[in-house]
Amino acid sequence: MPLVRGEEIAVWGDPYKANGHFGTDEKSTLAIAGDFKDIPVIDISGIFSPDLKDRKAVADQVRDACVRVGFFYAQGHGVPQEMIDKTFDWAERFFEQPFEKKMELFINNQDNYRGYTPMFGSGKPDIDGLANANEAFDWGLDAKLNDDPEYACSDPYMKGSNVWPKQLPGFEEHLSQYYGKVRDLGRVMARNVALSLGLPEDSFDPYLTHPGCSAVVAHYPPMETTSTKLGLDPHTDNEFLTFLAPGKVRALEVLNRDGQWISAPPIEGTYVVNVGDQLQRLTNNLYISTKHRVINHTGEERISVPFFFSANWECIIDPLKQLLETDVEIGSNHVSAGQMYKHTMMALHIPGDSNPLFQKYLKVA
Ligand SMILES: O=C(O)CCC(=O)C(=O)O
Ligand SMILES: [Fe+2]
Repeated sequence: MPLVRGEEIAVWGDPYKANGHFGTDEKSTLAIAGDFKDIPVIDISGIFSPDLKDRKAVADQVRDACVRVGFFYAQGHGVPQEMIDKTFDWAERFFEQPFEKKMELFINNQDNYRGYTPMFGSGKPDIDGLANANEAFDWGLDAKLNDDPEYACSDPYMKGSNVWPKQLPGFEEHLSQYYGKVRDLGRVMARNVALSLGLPEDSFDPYLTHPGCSAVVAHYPPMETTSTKLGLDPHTDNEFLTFLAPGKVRALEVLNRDGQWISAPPIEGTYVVNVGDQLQRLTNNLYISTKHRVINHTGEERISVPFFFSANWECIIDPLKQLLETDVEIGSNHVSAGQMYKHTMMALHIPGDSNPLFQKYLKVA
């Protein structure tokens, strides 16, 4: 059954517990999970090599990062810097628009959660009723961005198209190109992840024929250092892997097992890559989907561009049998990638429905 608005849903920031397996409360049983004080930097250029030895050399580092940290910086990713820079330029141009213009694309009016999230309009509200200190624009898989001729974009949870600002010609074209490029990278990286797990490199290919990826350009204004307001609440990402272009301003922090928030400042020319809940679950908690948050105390405006690389929406995200040592009971409440995504987005965007600041922009169905 498709989820309906208003249905009892998870609270953003809490892991989605529909089958009791997602999120950070159920950590890997490995003693080293969360044992880090800094985030490893990996030159991933070997993933593109025809030589297995090169691919394996990357995979060994990827495995260590994924079991211990859940995050790594990826150098040598192959996405042209110029393309990334242009994405940031478009983001700035989008956010410069008047509020009313941006609200024409209000994300809470789209059943598939595409479009504009206003400042303080997502996350868990503080006592002042305001939530995350960021504004964002979301886009992702739809019929136009689908590259699988066999797929009809018919997921029951995630139907619909992207919404684009018509007054910014070139925006859709560039963001669509960027989407295709990072999706390609995701597919190659997923092969390396399979190798890192000791599996045939094409093990995830059937999960990724029409991956339900989404991407975001986000604006995090600086907060007073005396303010406790977060840019983004602590959370884990929902998908398989996240490829974050972090921009130039330090604000991302990652939680280690000692409860310390470890800063993940931008490193030029790298993506911050992290394990999402899907990959944690597929690996039966061997790879960890680590909690992180955004807090901008730098005094500078910040743009960041996360790309959420997801399995096909209809895929049921259960542990891979090849990774289970014995016939482990994996529960009976199996959820699909599309269902997880819709659930997460509904929970994240509750303030857009409930805060009087935004309610007048809601279109009554
Ligand atoms: O902007 C960042 O540094 C991270 C954003 C993030 O964690 C997210 O959008 O899920
Ligand atoms: Fe995140």
